[in-house]
Amino acid sequence: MVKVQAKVFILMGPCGCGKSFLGKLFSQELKVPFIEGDELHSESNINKMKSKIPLEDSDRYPWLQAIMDKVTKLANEKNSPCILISCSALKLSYRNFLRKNLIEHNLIVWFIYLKVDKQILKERMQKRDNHFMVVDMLESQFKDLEEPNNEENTVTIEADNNTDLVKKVIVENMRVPSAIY
Ligand SMILES: Nc1ncnc2c1ncn2[C@@H]1O[C@H](COP(=O)(O)OP(=O)(O)OP(=O)(O)O)[C@@H](O)[C@H]1O
Ligand SMILES: O=C(O)[C@H](O)[C@@H](O)[C@H](O)[C@H](O)CO
Repeated sequence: MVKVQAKVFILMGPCGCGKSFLGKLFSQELKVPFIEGDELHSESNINKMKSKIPLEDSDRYPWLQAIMDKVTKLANEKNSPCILISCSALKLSYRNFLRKNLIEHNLIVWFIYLKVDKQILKERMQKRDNHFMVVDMLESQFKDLEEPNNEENTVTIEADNNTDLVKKVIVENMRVPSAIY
């Protein structure tokens, strides 16, 4: 159980949508901790993705648990009112797993779905050097993606040209009980 009721903002969506880029940027700008979800994948998950084999539920649940463990540890250590996380959270069941567990730990969770057109993602990924996730994996990400629809504390943002709104959602909800978009 976390002592201070922190807000956890999960930047979600398929590969290339900007989870890491925006997470790092806002972590610096807002001076709040950021957890890079990709750093918590097991070596076997990374090797699978490198080999162009999409992850399955059995690969992702231990990873979601690792993210959970990290965020609860950080919330206790840092006493921060806000923590940012990058995590694809492609399926509703993954988001519900995170929701249930984070709430049980006295944390308030927000999902921000960074919705980006597939063609733009393709172009971004083609430009990206030295990343384990290659463009061929994009289709499988979309196959697994269940876009949020009417989920609690969840916002969808057309993120390719609307990054200010992503920041606004975080800033406005960092300390207040709730806001409506
Ligand atoms: N809003 C944006 N406008 C323009 N370029 C962006 C934007 N967001 C991210 N990018 C660029 O797109 C690329 C992919 O972004 P990023 O690595 O953050 O995606 P990601 O969702 O974390 O993907 P992955 O999970 O595959 O690591 C990066 O090169 C980044 O600089
Ligand atoms: O759920 C998944 O399939 C993974 O988390 C991926 O989304 C990658 O980690 C990420 O996008 C790397 O590029």
